[in-house]
Amino acid sequence: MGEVKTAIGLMSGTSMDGIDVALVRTDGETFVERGPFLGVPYDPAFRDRLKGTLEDAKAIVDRSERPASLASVEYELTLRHAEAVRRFLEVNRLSISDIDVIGFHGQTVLHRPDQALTVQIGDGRLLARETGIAVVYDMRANDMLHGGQGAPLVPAYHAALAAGFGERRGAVSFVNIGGISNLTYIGREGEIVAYDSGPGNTLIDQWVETHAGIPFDQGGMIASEGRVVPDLAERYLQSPFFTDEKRRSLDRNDFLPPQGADAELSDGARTLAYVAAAAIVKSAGHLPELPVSYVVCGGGRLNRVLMQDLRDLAALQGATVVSAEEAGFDGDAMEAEAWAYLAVRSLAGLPLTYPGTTGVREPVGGGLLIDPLLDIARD
Ligand SMILES: Nc1ncnc2c1ncn2[C@@H]1O[C@H](COP(=O)(O)OP(=O)(O)OP(=O)(O)O)[C@@H](O)[C@H]1O
Ligand SMILES: CC(=O)N[C@H]1[C@@H]2OC[C@@H](O2)[C@@H](O)[C@@H]1O[C@H](C)C(=O)O
Repeated sequence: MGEVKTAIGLMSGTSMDGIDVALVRTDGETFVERGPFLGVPYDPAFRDRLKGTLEDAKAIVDRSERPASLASVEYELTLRHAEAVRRFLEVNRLSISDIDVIGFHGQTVLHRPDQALTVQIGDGRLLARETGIAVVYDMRANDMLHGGQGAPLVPAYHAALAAGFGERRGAVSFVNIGGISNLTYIGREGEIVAYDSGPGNTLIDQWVETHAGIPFDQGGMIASEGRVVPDLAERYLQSPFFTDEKRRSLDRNDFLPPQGADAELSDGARTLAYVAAAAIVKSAGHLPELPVSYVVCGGGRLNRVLMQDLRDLAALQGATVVSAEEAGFDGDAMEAEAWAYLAVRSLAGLPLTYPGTTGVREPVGGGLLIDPLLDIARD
């Protein structure tokens, strides 16, 4: 076993709903001890500012550019992450000396894998100074430099969790249904295949926000009153994304929400929940073999309509669907835990991504390390 470190992972995902904070003790390999989790939601005003950065980010050509609102939002986002860490430490009666490293994702504001361009705002140096803890950040860039899609990165962590499953009857898949969904296949011999599997909650969120003024369809309540509009569903599911030879990673804006005329409120929510479920099963057709079970994490597992659709579609392939909690995990904490795990791998010089996960040419490491002591000494 390698050296066990205590790491905090920080994730602000595509849904832009808040900061997830999780603690993991790990050697970056098979030893994983999951610790506490804290979700710190954004207030609506900051969420709107964050969403505004997506428009401004479209002008970026070089990933170091911070046009228009980006510099000020990056600064505020980083301070909010520092505050989230302080609150997490306080609630869990921990001190900074208990933590070896923070894995900092930041906020993706632009992702164009075809141009090898991915931009996460979040200032690692400022976070290290504010918290007094070493920070590993910018973990996607090196993958892209080596021909990878820059996402998903969580699969290495899924594989570490699956190593604890023991004897299995077949392949298992982890599915993260966040703003976008992604899929990790772990074969019986531990082989990993992973990719983004399609739109997740973002389309649903955008739909109910525009037509009902609410940020998400809690529990799938709105969807439960509607019916699937087949033409609308097919419009999404016929996308070349699902049939192209190559698995591509997605930008939040790759799939756009329906127009108001496309459906009534509840039919739209129902259809988009179905699309999220069907996208996963359709994308699973590119796996080496169909999994016998899907373990679902991310906020989408709380949408009952989406989950029932996924269960029904998976059953047609003889597969079962369980929530992360049913498998013994925390479906809200998974991505933040993964960023903690990846930070420890980064410190140990271990690969973060593999040809089977991002299409990278060979297994590569990644991440930039800021040690607050060295950084302050240099100033
Ligand atoms: N109780 C709930 N009922 C239905 N949907 C929910 C519920 N809670 C959260 N969600 C959905 O989950 C989304 C957040 O999911 P999550 O935090 O997994 O996404 P993310 O991490 O931001 O995205 P990604 O994984 O793409 O980076 C919300 O935007 C909402 O659509
Ligand atoms: C560029 C980017 O931020 N991609 C996210 C997004 O959200 C879900 C899906 O698309 C996934 O591939 C990725 O995040 C997860 C945490 C990952 O890299 O594994």
